[in-house]
Amino acid sequence: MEQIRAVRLDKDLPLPVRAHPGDAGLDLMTTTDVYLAPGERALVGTGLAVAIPEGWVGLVHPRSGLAARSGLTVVNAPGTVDAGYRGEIKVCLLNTDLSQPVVLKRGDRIAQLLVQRVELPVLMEVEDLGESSRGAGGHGSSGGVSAWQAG
Ligand SMILES: O=c1ccn([C@H]2C[C@H](O)[C@@H](COP(=O)(O)OP(=O)(O)OP(=O)(O)O)O2)c(=O)[nH]1
Ligand SMILES: [Mg+2]
Repeated sequence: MEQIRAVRLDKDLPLPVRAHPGDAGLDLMTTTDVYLAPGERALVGTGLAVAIPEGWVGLVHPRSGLAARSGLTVVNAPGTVDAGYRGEIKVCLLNTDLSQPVVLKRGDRIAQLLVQRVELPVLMEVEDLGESSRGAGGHGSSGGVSAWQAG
């Protein structure tokens, strides 16, 4: 897909773009100044609405630089923007740092929107799922990491 219809709800902010050609994410901006105390979260507007077609999905991912530098993340990462959603894309930000606040200015790039194809299968109920080599093993069944053993 080459293009998605987009509306700037905040005409003083530019349309989100990719920082480099070929980047996966379009950088989303905050329309407001944001102050997040240690451990605090907030739902932040981006001033952007898009028309994602059926068979596609928008995914709101954190930005790694902000995550590494200040502990900023997206609570529900990746957030799901459904095909058919026409409202403002909002980002539920969380300051995971327990000692420093996160301070953002209007227009700062806070998260990134990936647009991907998605399959839309329906569930077909059965009584038996059949064999697989993993079976029901999960949650560390294949072996732990050293940090677990140290604890
Ligand atoms: O990070 C996000 C996640 C979702 N949304 C919008 C678009 C999405 O289509 C809608 C609903 O999201 P979701 O299905 O994750 O939330 P819900 O709690 O299940 O709400 P709903 O009952 O409206 O589906 O909210 C955002 O703007 N940002
Ligand atoms: Mg939902």
